[in-house]
Amino acid sequence: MGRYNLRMAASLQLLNVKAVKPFHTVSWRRSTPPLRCSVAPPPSTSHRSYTITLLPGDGIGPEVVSVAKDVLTLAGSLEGIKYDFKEMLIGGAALDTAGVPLPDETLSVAKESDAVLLGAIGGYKWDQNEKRLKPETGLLQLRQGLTVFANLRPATVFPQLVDASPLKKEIVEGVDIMVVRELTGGIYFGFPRGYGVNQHGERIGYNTEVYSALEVDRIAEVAFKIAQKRGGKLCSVDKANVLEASMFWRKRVLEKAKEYPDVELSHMYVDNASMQLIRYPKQFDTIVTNNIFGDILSDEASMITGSIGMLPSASLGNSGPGLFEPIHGSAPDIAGQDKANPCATVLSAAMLLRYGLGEDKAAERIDKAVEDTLNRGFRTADIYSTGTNQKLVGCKQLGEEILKSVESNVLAGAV
Ligand SMILES: NC(=O)c1ccc[n+]([C@@H]2O[C@H](COP(=O)([O-])OP(=O)(O)OC[C@H]3O[C@@H](n4cnc5c(N)ncnc54)[C@H](O)[C@@H]3O)[C@@H](O)[C@H]2O)c1
Ligand SMILES: CC(C)[C@H](C(=O)O)[C@@H](O)C(=O)O
Ligand SMILES: [Mg+2]
Repeated sequence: MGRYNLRMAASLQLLNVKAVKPFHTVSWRRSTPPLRCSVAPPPSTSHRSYTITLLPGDGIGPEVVSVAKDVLTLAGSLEGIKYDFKEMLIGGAALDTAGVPLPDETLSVAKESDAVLLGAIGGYKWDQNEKRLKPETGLLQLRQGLTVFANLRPATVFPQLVDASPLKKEIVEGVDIMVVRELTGGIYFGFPRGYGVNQHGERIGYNTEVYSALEVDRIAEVAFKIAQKRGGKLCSVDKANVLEASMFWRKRVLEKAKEYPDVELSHMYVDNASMQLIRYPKQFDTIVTNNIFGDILSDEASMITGSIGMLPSASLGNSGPGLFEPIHGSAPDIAGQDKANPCATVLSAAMLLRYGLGEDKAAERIDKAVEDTLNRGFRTADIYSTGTNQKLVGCKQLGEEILKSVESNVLAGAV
């Protein structure tokens, strides 16, 4: 049995433990143990070393990754962790240098590493490129190349940020939703796709939403296991009133549900779900959905938490390294201006430690430091409220404050 198998066995054992969390009272950071996919062994020695592939990408990507790297380094060093960072090209940066959005070398280095931390890709400069040469294509190739089919996007409201949301305090307070997005299938990858001419001689563009039984079964399994460890409620979001691919999805989810009688399963059409997320988000615990609905609903859910700059993600597969990235994009409108909120990437680094490396203590140091920084009133513009005692800072300074919190939490013995 390889190192990875040992790791999986351990985590599956954990997942079989019945829910320990009272509904909506414990944050995802402490309560959600999804599958672990790192090839690294569980931490056992006092000095551990990991290879991390850093993919800063485009726009604000390099700004937020730089902050996250420093935080990862400090929190890790306090737990006896060393890193070998390998910075590689992806997206527009790779197109400009290597002529492709995902150079072979980037993928092979990523595959060989223990975990991958990505900033963001894309930008106006490459928007008119043909599909093959779009930055976004590089990201899709990376996700597919790493077979990270389960994308965990936690929308957790920090109590300090209830006023940052455009929604009313009573609606957002205590929201703790885990969106489990299928990441390597569906309309993003389905065939046939392309351009052509229809029977009326009109030019058309088309894509295909397609899911195999294996693809639905494995994402449903991850979602049921996560729901089991959270509030015990799983809502599968689809469009089964119209789409065959969704009807099939629902059938397979219902089949999988038989293995998880302790999880309360519900189904919701995506149009209703997008409305319910705003009307009464606290009704949701764990959501499982396809690639495109998950993309859209997670951006929507981010605004419950105050800003898209707050939402991290972990993309995991059954083997190999996990991919950790904020859910936001390269934000070309604020790139290069030191305005980006680095929290989503910093919290993605915490997910990397927890779910990619099994380094829970170092992960907790980061989570606590972000909370502490918010407690001390520091805010980037996207989460800043005027007429308060909050201190408006840029990306770099927020990063420095997070670093201070990592350090002071140690001095205070808070971890
Ligand atoms: N995973 C990724 O790399 C990813 C995700 C989404 C979009 N994109 C790409 O990013 C580019 C821009 O796309 P978009 O504008 O639709 O989405 P976006 O997420 O980049 O930006 C949407 C809005 O949110 C703001 N924003 C995003 N992240 C922020 C942060 N950390 N702090 C403060 N504000 C933030 C932006 O300023 C912008 O106003 C496109 O090329 C798109 O394809 C990449
Ligand atoms: C850039 C794009 C390919 C990507 C997606 O659609 O998955 C982005 O929107 C995301 O949410 O990570
Ligand atoms: Mg998106």
